[in-house]
Amino acid sequence: MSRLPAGAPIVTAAQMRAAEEAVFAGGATPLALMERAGVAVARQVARLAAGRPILVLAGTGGNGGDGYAAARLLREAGCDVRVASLGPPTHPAAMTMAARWTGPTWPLASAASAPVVVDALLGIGAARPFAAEPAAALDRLLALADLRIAVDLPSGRDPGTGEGGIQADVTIALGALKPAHVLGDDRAGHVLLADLSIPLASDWSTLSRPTLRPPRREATKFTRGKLVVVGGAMAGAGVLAASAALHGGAGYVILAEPERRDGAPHALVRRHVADASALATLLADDGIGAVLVGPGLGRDEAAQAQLAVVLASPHDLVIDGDALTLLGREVGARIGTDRRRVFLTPHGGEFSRMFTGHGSKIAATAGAAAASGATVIHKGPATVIADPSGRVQVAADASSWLASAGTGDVLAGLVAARLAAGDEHPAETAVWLHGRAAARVGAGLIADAMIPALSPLLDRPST
Ligand SMILES: NC(=O)C1=CN([C@@H]2O[C@H](COP(=O)(O)OP(=O)(O)OC[C@H]3O[C@@H](n4cnc5c(N)ncnc54)[C@H](O)[C@@H]3O)[C@@H](O)[C@H]2O)[C@H](O)CC1
Ligand SMILES: [K+]
Repeated sequence: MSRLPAGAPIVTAAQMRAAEEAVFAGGATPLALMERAGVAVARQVARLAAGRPILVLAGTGGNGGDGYAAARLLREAGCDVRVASLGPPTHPAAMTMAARWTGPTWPLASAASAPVVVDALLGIGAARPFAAEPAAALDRLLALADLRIAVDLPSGRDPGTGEGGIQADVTIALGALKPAHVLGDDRAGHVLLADLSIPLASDWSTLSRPTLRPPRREATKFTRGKLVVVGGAMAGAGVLAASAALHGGAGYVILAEPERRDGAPHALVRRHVADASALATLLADDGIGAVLVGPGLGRDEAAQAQLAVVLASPHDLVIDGDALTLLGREVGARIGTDRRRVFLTPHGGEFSRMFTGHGSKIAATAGAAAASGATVIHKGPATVIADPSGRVQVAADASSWLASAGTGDVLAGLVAARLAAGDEHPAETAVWLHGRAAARVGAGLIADAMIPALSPLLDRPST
């Protein structure tokens, strides 16, 4: 997935249509808006085609209208352009745009391909799969192209979920990003956002760059964030999480472990906690800023008992890994969000053990946050962060090398560090740091290598 613009609104197809209606109510005509779309598409296509012949595939609705408008503008600019038409337009503005196109036009089935194919068949109005004949023609035309540029959405892609659709190399999102630009597989290719000056309000956006500040002059190691990481059977997971927390800005990190263990990093304060009552004693400390439970915890009786002690404590919590599975469907009832802030960091499997999500990953995660009262960080190729107020941020451009053991422990440690340190948006900052650290490590990433990559990001937040 491409580097998407930070903090850009994400709207549903229904919100996009409502925003367009508001623009029409303000006096703009549908034809004028379509012309703006055509201008934006033509500008990008001309740049990307770099003189190569262009074939525009035009559908019957608004998306096709954008295609006819772009074809005319490209031709006026001197490009070699042909149109392959799915049929006569039915959308009123598209009819006008088709009439204004006077260049060569072929039926889709008999058109020859071109090095650059612009897919303007279906946008947010895709209603059903293509019939067999256009589907075969489309396959043939796309297979012969060197560059496939989708207008608004790859045709056939569900705008709400990002499922299906043709494979594009570049997608020009019109007016705003839709869920299909940030969710699903990489069939949208490199996503470019074309601003059509349509005012939009949305609770959903791509992840914003966080504000990172150095510790205050008067800070102490405790005021910078005192964090307890509850370790378990798998020692490495706790160490990874605690190390990430130290490098992610926490001032004092205690790793509570069921066995006496030693080793780096030596800045880590290791406490032997033989049983649940020893953990309860450790947690009876008002100075603790946050507790992380879950990485490497295990799912046995001892783990259950540790989790119960953590939940009985008054502290802000980050709950990850095995602890999420132990909570399952009871998560909302047990975590006590009426008296503290709670952050859940599930991957897809853990999410479905806790919540019966409906709709897209964004909608399901927003629903889970509202139902549980926690901020839910739903990990995956697109990480969706939803807080209980309905605010959602999506990080969709993380390295696919993050699909590797231990990277979740690093993220959980980072969320916990930011929470303990009083960051107003611990989840967003942590996900951003995690993604940038992965990008710095690059190909072949292992979770351990992310840890030294974190500290430079705190120092130079713009890199
Ligand atoms: N976002 C903006 O600001 C602007 C977007 N524009 C473009 O308009 C489309 C939405 O137009 P709409 O007519 O509502 O939908 P579509 O063109 O995506 O498709 C509807 C069209 O296609 C037919 N159809 C549906 N499914 C199929 C199918 N499987 N096979 C064949 N035909 C199908 C349906 O019957 C309709 O005729 C948006 O995405 C933008 O590209 C505007 O230009 C204004 C600015
Ligand atoms: K399209």
